Amino acid sequence: MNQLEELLSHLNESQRQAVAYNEGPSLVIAGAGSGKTRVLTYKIAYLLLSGLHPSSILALTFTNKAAREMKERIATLVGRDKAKWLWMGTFHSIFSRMLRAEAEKLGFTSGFTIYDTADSKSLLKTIIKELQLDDKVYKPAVIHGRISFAKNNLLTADKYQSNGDLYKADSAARIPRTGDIYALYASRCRQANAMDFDDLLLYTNILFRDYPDVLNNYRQRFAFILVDEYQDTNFAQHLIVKRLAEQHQRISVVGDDAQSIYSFRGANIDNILKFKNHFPDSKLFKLEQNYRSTQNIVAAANSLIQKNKTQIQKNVFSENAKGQRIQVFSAMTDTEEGFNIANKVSEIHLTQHHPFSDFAILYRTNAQSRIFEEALRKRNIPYKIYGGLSFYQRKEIKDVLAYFRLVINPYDEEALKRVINYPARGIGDTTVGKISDCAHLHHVSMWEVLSDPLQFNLGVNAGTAGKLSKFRELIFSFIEKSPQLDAYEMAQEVVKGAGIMADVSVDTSPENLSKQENLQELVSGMHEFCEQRVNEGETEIGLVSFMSEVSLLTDQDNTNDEDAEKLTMMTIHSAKGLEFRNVFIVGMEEGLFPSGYVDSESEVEEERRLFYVAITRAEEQCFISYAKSRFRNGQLNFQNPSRFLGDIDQQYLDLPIDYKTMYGRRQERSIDQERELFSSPTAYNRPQPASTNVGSHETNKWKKLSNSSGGSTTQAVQSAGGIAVGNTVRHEKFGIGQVVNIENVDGNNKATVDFGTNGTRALLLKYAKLEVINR
Ligand SMILES: Nc1ncnc2c1ncn2[C@@H]1O[C@H](COP(=O)(O)OP(=O)(O)OP(=O)(O)O)[C@@H](O)[C@H]1O
Ligand SMILES: [Mg+2]
Repeated sequence: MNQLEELLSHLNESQRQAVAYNEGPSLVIAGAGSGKTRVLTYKIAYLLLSGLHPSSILALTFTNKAAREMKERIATLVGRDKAKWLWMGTFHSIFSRMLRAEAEKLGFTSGFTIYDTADSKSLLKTIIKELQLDDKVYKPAVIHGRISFAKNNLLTADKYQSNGDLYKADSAARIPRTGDIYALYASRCRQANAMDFDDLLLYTNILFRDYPDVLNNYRQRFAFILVDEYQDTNFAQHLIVKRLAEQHQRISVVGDDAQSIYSFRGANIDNILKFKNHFPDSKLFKLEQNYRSTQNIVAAANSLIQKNKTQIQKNVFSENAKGQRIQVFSAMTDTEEGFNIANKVSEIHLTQHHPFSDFAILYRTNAQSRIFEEALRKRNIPYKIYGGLSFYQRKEIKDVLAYFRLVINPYDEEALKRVINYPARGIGDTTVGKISDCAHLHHVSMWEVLSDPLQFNLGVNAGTAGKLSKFRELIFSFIEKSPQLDAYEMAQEVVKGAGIMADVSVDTSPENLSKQENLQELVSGMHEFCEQRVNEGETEIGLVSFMSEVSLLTDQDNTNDEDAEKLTMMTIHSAKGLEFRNVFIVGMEEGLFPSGYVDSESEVEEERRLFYVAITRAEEQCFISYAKSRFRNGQLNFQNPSRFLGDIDQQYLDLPIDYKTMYGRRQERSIDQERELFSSPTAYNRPQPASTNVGSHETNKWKKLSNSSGGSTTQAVQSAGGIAVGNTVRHEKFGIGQVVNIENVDGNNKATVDFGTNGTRALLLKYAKLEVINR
């Protein structure tokens, strides 16, 4: 067997065909766990073994982590030397590299800063204030979203302002000045020599559009282009790929329409559905066998995704073990949910001897992690969290990074504002305001004003002028040293020279101790960075190369620790493409999952796809859990289990008793029966007293009773049968609610109870069997 045959022998027949077809464009559309990423990985190995040079292969992944893993895998297949030279990474990392090389063409310098979301929002806040707009109407996060959407659709500020439809949409949303904010934001970024995340894609497109020679250069360089998770590319990304590949047509993309979960960020599922329109000669491959999960998990996920109207029909099957049903946990409160999960993890760890690294807890929103952290800590289960507040987002780290940014690019306004008075050196807000106003008046950066305060007639007293000049000299001294020092040496220089270490060492409060540790961690991390790069044969180990990596870390890449023996916690969005032996999907409740913000059918379908992604991460065992009450934004909320639970064929689930009695049977009843039952308090209350006649006669009687026009007498009362207005009560079917009214109707006490998302119900106390849980 030659090398290529040996390689292909690790694949099934459809995968083999997809890997070996490299004569033209190809598209793999297939369900979760069917080996799409494996096909890409093997295709790269195949191309390398066929003689293609690694530096002529461009492979785009969704996260840096995915790129690292793929590179590792390829290294084991064809050798580390070859894998090393591949162009492999996220769109943002690959194209920022390219933009640095070509920055001057676009009016930037190669040391441009990449603004993260916090920088962008801070700048927007300043602009909104400057324009004297109300930041409760012009919310920085909303405006940021609008600008981001525009950029991902390649609408520059000029185009945005002249687009009538956008203006109308903004006016309808009562934010008609969005275009003006966008224009000012774009010019400020330019002045600061900074690009935000979306700019990296926008400017790459502008570069390719305006500089055909540059485009041609890269077209020749990348002889083969591969993209994973193509269903989540946006228009800007799609166009970059199309421009690079349209001449030689050597492109291979893989994706799954059922896993498209980023439309809120402008991802367009049409990119995959209409791939053939852009590459008419493309060949379509389908993979059907799932290698990841048990039969039960695959069948459950299939039955769920069937409920979406818009989807490409796929036949996905598994030949793995049948596996257990998906166990569903019900908890009274979110705290109890945490305990349930921690207990189950412990149980499996002890009885089945799975290491903790085989477990993942997946949730809809980052805020849900806290409850699980507490429960896991109590059980001594080690864990790591992806996303959330990462190491690089901590205050003390961001302060040091702001100095680094200034050293590389002193025009960086957000960095300058952050550290001009940190550590405190007596430069107050008024002075900073003066510098900023002056800079904007003269259309220059704050650094230029700072460099020549006399020319710009800043109007500060001699004392302040002296402090400003000291700060300028400090930054200058770093800039001067920078070319001679590596990133590690520079870090030591800055942390000491700027007085940051001294500032966090003034006392030994736990807070300051933790800051010191973090700073040391950063410095030693930079030491490691330099060593690793040298070992890899890289000569670029300065601050610039360190910062170009750090500024591209995305939420999905951030983990507080890489230790292998830990349970993983992450949002479902971050879990895309990954797999775990045991998966817990938590917070399966209406208002949380699907999120309370969705209302259109297409948004519900996106949330359902997200649930599909979650289930299909599991290899052996999958668990789903919901809580009936939960603290959110400081408020106790009551909610129903998610409607999506009802979308899974029940033969694949192990449902808790309360779900079956309260919600499960509902699926089997018609609307009319349901209505009838709602009118009859007795029908739900079992066991029924022998004397109660649950017939139509009884039901009609109740209808009559509840209808006050029927000549009955109604009298308001504050309490009855041990229950009072304001009490929190539990009902067998409707869950937990609050008593809002009690009245006596023809001698029968009737309570009106607000069951949150389960609605407000009027219940006869003698039948309803309400249990008081809080007076
Ligand atoms: N032919 C095969 N033989 C053995 N294992 C396979 C084969 N194909 C895929 N696998 C394994 O199945 C798992 C799922 O494969 P992979 O991650 O490539 O699927 P995917 O289609 O990319 O999934 P997702 O849609 O979740 O991204 C991996 O562990 C992979 O190694
Ligand atoms: Mg994959």
